[in-house]
Amino acid sequence: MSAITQSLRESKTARWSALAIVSFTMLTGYYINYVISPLKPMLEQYMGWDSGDFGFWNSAYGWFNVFFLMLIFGGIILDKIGVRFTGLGAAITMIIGTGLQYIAIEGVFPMEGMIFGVKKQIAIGALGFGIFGVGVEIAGITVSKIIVKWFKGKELALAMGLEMATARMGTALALALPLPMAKALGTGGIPNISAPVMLGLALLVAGLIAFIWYTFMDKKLEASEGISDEINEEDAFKVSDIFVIISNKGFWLLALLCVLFYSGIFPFLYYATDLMINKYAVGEDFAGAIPSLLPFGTILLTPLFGSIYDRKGKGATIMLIGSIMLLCVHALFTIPVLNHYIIAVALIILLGVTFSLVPSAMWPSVPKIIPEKQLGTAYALIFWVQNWGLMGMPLLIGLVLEKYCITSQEVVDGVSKISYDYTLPMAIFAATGLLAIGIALLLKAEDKKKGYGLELPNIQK
Ligand SMILES: N[C@@H](Cc1c[nH]cn1)C(=O)NCC(=O)O
Repeated sequence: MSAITQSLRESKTARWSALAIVSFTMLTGYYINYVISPLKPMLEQYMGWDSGDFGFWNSAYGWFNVFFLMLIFGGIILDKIGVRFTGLGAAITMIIGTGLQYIAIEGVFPMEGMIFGVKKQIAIGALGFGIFGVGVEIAGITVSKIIVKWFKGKELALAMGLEMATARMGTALALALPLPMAKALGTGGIPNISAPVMLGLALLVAGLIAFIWYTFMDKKLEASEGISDEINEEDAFKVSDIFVIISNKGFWLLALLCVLFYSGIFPFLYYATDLMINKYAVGEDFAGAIPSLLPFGTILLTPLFGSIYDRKGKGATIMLIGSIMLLCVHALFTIPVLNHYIIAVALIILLGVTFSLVPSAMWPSVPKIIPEKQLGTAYALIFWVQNWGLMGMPLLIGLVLEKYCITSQEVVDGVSKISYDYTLPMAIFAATGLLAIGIALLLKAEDKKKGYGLELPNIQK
């Protein structure tokens, strides 16, 4: 008779350590995600970019995920081959993509001229950001699956909240650091715009090393549960499972809520520093510090709300409240007379609460709707839907700014300065909140009908 061994997930030290390691890898990715956001005014002044170029570069994030279905392939690979192979591949992809972005911004080779009608620098950098987008998204679904693997039936929402909180430290760093860093490392009054990207490359390499470390823990976990590297026939993911997932109404409501909610947050962050400068007249050096309060707020609140969901339930209600708050905050950003920077600070803090509420309930709700063997693909499909918004929204806002919102354009000492009115872009962001409320209400009703248990606690007594 074989001895009954305890799963490694029963060890608190092991599962929280595993969480810390993979969360660090995500932090490094989230830094690169926003590293050029605070640099928008500098890129316009010193590299001749316009808002269209900036929107094009940021929209590239979703190109390969959306059109080449890279995220969905990533999810299938994740369910078929496992977290170790997929996570390593994702970490390496992030490094390759960021390498290309660095080459473009640093101008490692001459960047004059056009490629398919797009400035060469923008085309190469956007290609890099697109490749990075594949890596970071697949890393995201891999880490979600890793967390379910270690925390199912335990502190699942708290663990997911802590992972997001850690990752958002990367976002906060990316919003607050690049502008002063580029200025401090510049020479002769010319900022060093590529330095913050180089820092990100170094961080990504550290993230890859951390993930390699995690693969050893993952092997130990499987050994402790008597699982070999082979996925057994019965449990194996089948491509036909995709049809099972997409015929589930609850899945679609969650995916739609995801794309609407996140379209009001992540693309907003790309423009938030510029909004602070143009609407609230905040100086360039501090403009990134205000939006960086948003991820800082989520660092405490996402785990807190996650823990409430774990113990008390009310996941669907939490998502509804978050959606209502998203609408209110963006609507207040829209009002032209509310242009004191204190109001901007207060709204960003409120947006931080919103940005903690919805994710803390959304991601731990997926395993309540979809079985574990299909989870990688389900997360991938949700992120795929989300990527349409992450791709389309920056492009839309960039074009709207360029076409309808320029209020003045001047050249001082050979440096061009463009000013924008952000009323219309903020109204577009507010619309995402309004639509999200409708979907959150439908999800709540569907949960009642189908009994997914979104209002029930995650911890099984
Ligand atoms: N799509 C992922 C990862 C991501 C981060 N920034 C842009 N995409 C995601 O949404 N993860 C959940 C989260 O709340 O960060």
